[in-house]
Amino acid sequence: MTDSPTPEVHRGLAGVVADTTAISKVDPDSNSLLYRGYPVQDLATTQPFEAVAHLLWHGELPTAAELAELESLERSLRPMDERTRRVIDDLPRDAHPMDVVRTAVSQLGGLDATLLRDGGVLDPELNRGRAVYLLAQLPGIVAYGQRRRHGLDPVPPRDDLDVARNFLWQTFGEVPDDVVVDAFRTSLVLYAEHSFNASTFTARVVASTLSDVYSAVTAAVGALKGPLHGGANEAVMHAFAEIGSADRAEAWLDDALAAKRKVMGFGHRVYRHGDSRVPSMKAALDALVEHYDRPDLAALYDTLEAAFVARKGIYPNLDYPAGPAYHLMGFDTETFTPIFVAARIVGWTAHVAEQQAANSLIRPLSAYTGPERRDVPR
Ligand SMILES: CC(=O)SCCNC(=O)CCNC(=O)[C@H](O)C(C)(C)COP(=O)(O)OP(=O)(O)OC[C@H]1O[C@@H](n2cnc3c(N)ncnc32)[C@H](O)[C@@H]1OP(=O)(O)O
Ligand SMILES: O=C([O-])CC(=O)C(=O)O
Repeated sequence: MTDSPTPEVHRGLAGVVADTTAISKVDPDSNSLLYRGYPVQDLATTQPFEAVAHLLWHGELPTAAELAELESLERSLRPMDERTRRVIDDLPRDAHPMDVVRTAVSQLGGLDATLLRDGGVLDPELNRGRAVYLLAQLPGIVAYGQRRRHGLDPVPPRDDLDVARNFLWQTFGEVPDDVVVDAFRTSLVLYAEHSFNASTFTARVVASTLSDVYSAVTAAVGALKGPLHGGANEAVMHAFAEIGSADRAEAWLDDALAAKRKVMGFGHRVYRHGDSRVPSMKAALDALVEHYDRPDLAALYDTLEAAFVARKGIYPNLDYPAGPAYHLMGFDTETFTPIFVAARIVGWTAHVAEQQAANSLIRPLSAYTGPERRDVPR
């Protein structure tokens, strides 16, 4: 049996509208991204990450009391369970940090006994709590994922710091200058949500089977890892390391294009004239370049961008400025995509809740191209 023949095949689901969403609007024509109606650029420069999380989860920016309540709950949920640490420690020290994060999220699901309650998987109240729990847990997991690669113990969380500051504290054991914190917070807000991208869609597919939120997020982490999606921020920095300096960028690009290699950090399935988030992230990167006095990095960035746009007419996406920004902050290149996870957890959990609230099993058709019916040889 084949699926019914379909009149038209949409490879990669390109151009297909799979469902409605009220969480964010990506508009390639006006080159804009709205979170629940608010331009992301404005949120990135004015709002704490926690407020953006509340907005994406609940539809409105929090009142002062709601923000205080979320902050207090989130901070109380930060400490890592010893059993989670043991699962992480069982992985090889050089395991990719994305594998560490994926394994840890799966472990959190196994430890959540409320999933076993009658109706516990789909209970909206429990799922709201799980979203806050994942938001609270991920920075410590990502931070430890980097530290253990260097043979360092985890740094316990601090409950006097917001998410962005505590994330940096748990990674480096110190809170950097405000210019660094601001750039990092900006990146978290920009990475938090982007409609039906591959990882979010993955999470929705899993949720649509009435599976639990940890399973949806574990699968989403797997989808984000690939270099055509979140893994591109890591790949950008590998390319920068390969190129070395601005004067070598054009020759490197010629070789890459001649070999038909994709240049990571450029291009987008939806945006055709540049990613709406890039100007905000580039401004954050510029501030870091000045702070760390690294005009050489800025020159390499600008030269490669100008050369690629001139040759291909394809613009950078958010991963292009985010990669070098995280590098300047001191993150290992392999930690870049896990940071994306710790931000996108907000979008993923918002979409899982939206899917659960009006569920329809996600199961597209395929056009069969194998052999027609034939008899098994006897
Ligand atoms: C936060 C994010 O996840 S943003 C995305 C991060 N991913 C990357 O940066 C990876 C590099 N970029 C890409 O691979 C692509 O631009 C994608 C996958 C993001 C989107 O691509 P799609 O819409 O599927 O377009 P597709 O990959 O078919 O590209 C169309 C054409 O542009 C070319 N192209 C697109 N992006 C690039 C690139 N980064 N480098 C070189 N060529 C590119 C393709 O080779 C193709 O050319 P062709 O028609 O001559 O074969
Ligand atoms: O929307 C996409 O396809 C990829 C992307 O930019 C994101 O997930 O932030």
